[in-house]
Amino acid sequence: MNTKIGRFLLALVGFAALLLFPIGIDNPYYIHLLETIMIYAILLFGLDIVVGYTGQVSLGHAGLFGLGAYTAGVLVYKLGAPLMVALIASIGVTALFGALLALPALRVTGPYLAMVTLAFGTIIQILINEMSFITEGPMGIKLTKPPLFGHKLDEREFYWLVVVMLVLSLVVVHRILRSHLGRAFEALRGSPVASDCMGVSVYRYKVYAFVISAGFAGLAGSLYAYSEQYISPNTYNFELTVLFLLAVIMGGRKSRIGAMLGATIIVLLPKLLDDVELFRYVSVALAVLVMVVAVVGVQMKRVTPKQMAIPVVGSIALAGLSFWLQTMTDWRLSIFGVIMLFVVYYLQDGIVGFVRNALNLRRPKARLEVEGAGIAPADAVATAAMAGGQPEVLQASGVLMQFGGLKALNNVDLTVRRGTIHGLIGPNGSGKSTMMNVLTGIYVPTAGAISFGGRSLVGRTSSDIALSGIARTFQNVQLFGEMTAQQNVQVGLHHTFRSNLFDVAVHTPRYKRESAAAANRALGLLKFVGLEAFAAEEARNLPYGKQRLLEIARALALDPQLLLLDEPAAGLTAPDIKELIAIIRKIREHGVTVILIEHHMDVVMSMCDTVSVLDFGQKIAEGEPAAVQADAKVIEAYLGGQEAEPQPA
Ligand SMILES: Nc1ncnc2c1ncn2[C@@H]1O[C@H](COP(=O)(O)OP(=O)(O)OP(=O)(O)O)[C@@H](O)[C@H]1O
Repeated sequence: MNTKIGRFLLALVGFAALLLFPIGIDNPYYIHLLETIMIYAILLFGLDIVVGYTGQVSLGHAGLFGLGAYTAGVLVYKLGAPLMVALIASIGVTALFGALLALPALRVTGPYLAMVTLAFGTIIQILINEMSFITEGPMGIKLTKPPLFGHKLDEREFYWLVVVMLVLSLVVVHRILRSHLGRAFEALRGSPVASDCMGVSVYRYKVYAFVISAGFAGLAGSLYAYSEQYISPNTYNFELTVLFLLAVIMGGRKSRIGAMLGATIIVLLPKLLDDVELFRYVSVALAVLVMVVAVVGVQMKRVTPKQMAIPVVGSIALAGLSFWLQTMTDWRLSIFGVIMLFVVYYLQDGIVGFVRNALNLRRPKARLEVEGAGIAPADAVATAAMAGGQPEVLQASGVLMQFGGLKALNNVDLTVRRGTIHGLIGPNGSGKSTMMNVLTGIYVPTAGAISFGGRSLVGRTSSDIALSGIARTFQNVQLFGEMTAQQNVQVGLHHTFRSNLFDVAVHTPRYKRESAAAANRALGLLKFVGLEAFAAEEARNLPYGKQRLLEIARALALDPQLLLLDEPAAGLTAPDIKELIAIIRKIREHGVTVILIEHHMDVVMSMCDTVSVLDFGQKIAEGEPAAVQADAKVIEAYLGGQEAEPQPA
């Protein structure tokens, strides 16, 4: 609580300092510089959603920024639109184009996405240039500072308007990212497959992320148009888009302070690079600083001389270069490139991440979400209702899954009775995981029918299937590593939210209620699997056995009818396995049906009601554990493969 008040006071001081700046420093140049930094920061808040949270690349944001600037510019120039109309229209139009930009992100990732988004930005720039009947082409558009409520804003008043917009954007983006929407974005980065299987549609949330991000770019663009009082197409070029990306990475992704720091750097950096004298001073100072850090670091044995060699040589080379160069203009992009390389190599978490690591500070989000921490329910697992009413929860018949010539599943029938634990065993490569993937919509079967609760599963998306009541864990743990244990479970509780963007931005009573309930329920589910002590720990830092339990808690958050556990005991110690068995039994007591894939025969034999055995994609036996264990075909299958004969319970 104290840190919360502390941070609030710090924010208040920052806000007051920003407001007072133009009174203290009555120099229009510096006021304009700070105004530009704030406008860029608004854009970077949005870009960070896409880059930092969902983990996508966008080189199209300079284009979106230009689109926002031109929407405002054209509306004012051609129609004399008032300020608020121009701002809202810019946000709307840009958000629409954000959806367009999201389309390629649904199909490609990494360098391909970078190329497509770059093309998008370039096309927007070309269109602005060519459509001179609207945009006045290369001539650009001149604007004046806008009137607000009948009063024409002067330089200083417009600056204050930008301060207010910055603070509003900061609050809104912060709330979005702390909400179920932000968790959905972050989950996409952590594991798209797991997101989908938690009912968080990767498609939908990628589009949302781009749309919201673009909205901020639009707002920033329109403010920029008024701020500069002149817009022309060549501002929104490749250099600017690279600078935006550099700012997010250098400042530190997933951090609002990082965005503001990044904005400051990219506004000041070109100024620095315009003035060769200043650049010489700064590069010499940097070289000295790097050398001092290297010497101290090596003496304190925190780094090796080898690790520091490149930064030291690099910074000395930069200082040398600064004296050799007469003018910087031609070198700007190369220097940005070198900085980008440096950041990617040495500052992967950006400046904010570096400082946090150095000072051993935890990310604010790594703390426990306290809204609901008071009274974790002892038993947060929902009791599965008898949906459909049939005694069979799942019926699969004639399932064929073919990968090229390989039939990973060959004409498999599977009937799972409600409220039972159904074991699925077989040697390595026999098709068990493939069956899980078919049941959860990750693979569409080549042939066959699968019905769950009376509805067919074939052809439905993973998130749709998850929401209809099938939850799963993964053979190779698929947690959202950078999120805390509690947040991982909260992603599973995404389906409990009805709040929309407005609820999140304004913190309506509905959102507060849902958010507190989810935080509380997540703690309850963690308690159910014995992980409440790890609630605030990032998932990637948990021991392997705990990670498997966390996956179960997250899956239970979906309130499933059917829970698919893919080798939950793999890698667990004997006491952990005992705990796991108790947990699975408790899950069954809640009426949840379990399909259990497991190589530990003692686990399978001690708890399963029915066991099905797969071999080379075919079901070779089915029945009660003891009967299956004695089956000659099963023994043959296991002895024929690499595995040992199933051990008696
Ligand atoms: N996407 C895919 N493309 C091609 N082949 C695949 C694919 N997924 C699975 N297979 C193949 O299907 C077969 C069955 O694999 P699956 O992972 O389902 O086996 P499993 O019984 O779960 O084995 P394990 O116990 O090792 O996890 C294997 O031969 C595997 O190589």
